[in-house]
Amino acid sequence: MTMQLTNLKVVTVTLNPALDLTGHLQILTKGTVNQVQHCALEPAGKGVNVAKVLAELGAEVTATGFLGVENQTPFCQLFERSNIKDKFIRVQGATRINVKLVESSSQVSDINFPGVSVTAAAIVEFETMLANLSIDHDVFVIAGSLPIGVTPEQCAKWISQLQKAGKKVFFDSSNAALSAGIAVQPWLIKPNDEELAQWTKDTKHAKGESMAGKSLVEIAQQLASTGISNVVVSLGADGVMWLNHEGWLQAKPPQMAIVSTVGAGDTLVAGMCWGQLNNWNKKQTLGFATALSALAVTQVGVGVEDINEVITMSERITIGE
Ligand SMILES: Nc1ncnc2c1ncn2[C@@H]1O[C@H](COP(=O)(O)OP(=O)(O)O)[C@@H](O)[C@H]1O
Ligand SMILES: O=P(O)(O)OC[C@H]1O[C@](O)(COP(=O)(O)O)[C@@H](O)[C@@H]1O
Repeated sequence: MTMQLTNLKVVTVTLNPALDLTGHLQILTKGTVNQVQHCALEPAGKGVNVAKVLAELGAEVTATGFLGVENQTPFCQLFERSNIKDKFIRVQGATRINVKLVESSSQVSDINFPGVSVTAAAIVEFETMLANLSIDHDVFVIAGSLPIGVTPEQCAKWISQLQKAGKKVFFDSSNAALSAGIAVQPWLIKPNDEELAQWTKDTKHAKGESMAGKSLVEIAQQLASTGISNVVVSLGADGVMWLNHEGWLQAKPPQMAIVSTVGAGDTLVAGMCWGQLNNWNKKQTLGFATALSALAVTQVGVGVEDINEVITMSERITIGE
């Protein structure tokens, strides 16, 4: 754990958390019986993962969203253990279990389930919670997919309200939620290359203009021109590209021994957020966040195993414009 250099307070929002069931097996063969060699079941979901990493770095973290009452114990234990303030709205039913099958080649197959059903009453409760948290918190990380009952437009409205209240919103989602969120200009977005390509396809349909053949750089530039202050594109083993008012910065990690890539994106978001909470400059933030996420692929689940390792890894990240 390290010391945070500002007193900025962060909230992570996980509208659709998950228990991640990770199974390691030699090769996954569709349509046959596959034997898992070892497995782990961990409380997760994008915002929960970001909260865990931030808390382990030393941030004061509050987590909210919707949590099923039937299987909440592992989440409650995590919040207790990691000193994360639990402001989740409880809903009927069980939080989804997402299955991650990791082959010995390190290829991961993700099977992500839809999640709990959120009622209109729970949404009202959540909106009250968000309004209360926005009184004395500065940075909001909204991450992950939407559960049944929450629309992309509602999610976009929450981003918009927080931004209007002067909060910095980090937004990491996909598909329709990403498109709706992009339209209201969060302070930072972190699509991966696939999500960005998908957004490109969606906007082509929505606006009737062709983005076909555009490079990731051009697409990111177009996003920045709509008023998104920070466009961070994650590129797996190829690292990260970050566009803001200072221009482009790119980071490339060294080759890592991969155990599981699940959670690497969330760890990158946490690292970017930690840079903001410490008021670091762009290079320091990107170097640290890339190192943190590169180390995340060497473990199952997220978390900061050794801060000294992160600092040493930061020195091995190649940064360029
Ligand atoms: N194989 C890898 N080797 C080193 N770093 C990696 C690897 N895969 C991911 N990372 C790091 O984690 C970040 C997020 O991973 P990525 O797969 O792009 O995101 P997502 O999980 O959202 O799809 C990357 O930008 C990179 O810094
Ligand atoms: O909310 P979504 O988009 O369904 O994704 C949820 C899944 O993503 C994760 O948060 C991991 O995300 P990343 O690999 O992108 O960091 C898992 O813990 C979880 O099962």
